[in-house]
Amino acid sequence: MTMIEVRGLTKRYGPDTVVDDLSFTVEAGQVTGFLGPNGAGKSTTMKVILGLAAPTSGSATVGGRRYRDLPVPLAEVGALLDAGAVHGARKAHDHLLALAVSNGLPRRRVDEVLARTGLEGVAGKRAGGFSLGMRQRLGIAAALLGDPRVLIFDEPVNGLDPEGIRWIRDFMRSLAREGRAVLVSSHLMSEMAQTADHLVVIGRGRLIADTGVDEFLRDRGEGAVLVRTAEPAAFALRLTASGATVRDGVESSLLVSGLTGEEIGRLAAYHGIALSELTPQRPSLEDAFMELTKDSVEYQGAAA
Ligand SMILES: Nc1ncnc2c1ncn2[C@@H]1O[C@H](COP(=O)(O)OP(=O)(O)OP(=O)(O)O)[C@@H](O)[C@H]1O
Repeated sequence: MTMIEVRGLTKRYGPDTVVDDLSFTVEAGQVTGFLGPNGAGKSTTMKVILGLAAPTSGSATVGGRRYRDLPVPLAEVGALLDAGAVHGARKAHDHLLALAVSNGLPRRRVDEVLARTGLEGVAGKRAGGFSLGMRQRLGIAAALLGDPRVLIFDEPVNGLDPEGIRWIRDFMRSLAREGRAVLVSSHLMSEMAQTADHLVVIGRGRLIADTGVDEFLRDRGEGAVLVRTAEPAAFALRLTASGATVRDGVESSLLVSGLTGEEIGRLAAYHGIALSELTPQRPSLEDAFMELTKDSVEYQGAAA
């Protein structure tokens, strides 16, 4: 089910077109990674979805309605944009209670979201003394107050330690498993490979790719297979004769393209050649992303 729909969205600041005729959807039950180099327009797009910036043209809707038309916004969409935005002198519990009361949400939600984010033990402590990881949790607790079906996180793992990153990753996955739509921006492609089901990639405010994570890697994979054998030269001849392209890899391994791992294995068995390794090479998401966005990055470099 489509929960967020961005259609023909353009946002200009003075002469700068920051978001340029952008269209994509965010579906329920999935984590959608929103990727792009710095300045690509991710935060601006999220702000428009959340009614914090007005579109120059086009639209962004949550559950079919513009943010400002939602009767109880926090019950539809929760967001974590900037974890530093919590008033430092306020206690975690009081911060959440103030939000709940001012938004007409039941008070019991405060304890529920504190428990869900593992903050019960520090509910009475002032947020000013929280570590970045705890502030992120508090921000996520606030986003969950209205039990929304849609969640938006802007660079939630920025600056976190590995444990904090893992916690956020698992948390986003659990939110998606509950059927919620999760949109998360990041410039950490490797992180998205482990977290997202779907990717929306933008550069210079324009859509570059809108695809499943697996599909994204498969389409951009070279399909090369790393092969190790005690007889590399002899096997290379057999491979070439079977139509494969063979390059030298590290430590006298072979990088073979044009045949699948299974075909290579069968060919080796047929010729009685023992293999000590047969590993399909997948490009990292990082590599695929750099390749995909290099034009928009170069453009920005030239403009600067
Ligand atoms: N209020 C504003 N007024 C003028 N320009 C703005 C405003 N907000 C953002 N911009 C510009 O719009 C461009 C896109 O910014 P945005 O923050 O949306 O990108 P981003 O993809 O989130 O990048 P980052 O990962 O660096 O946060 C940038 O060049 C930024 O300077």
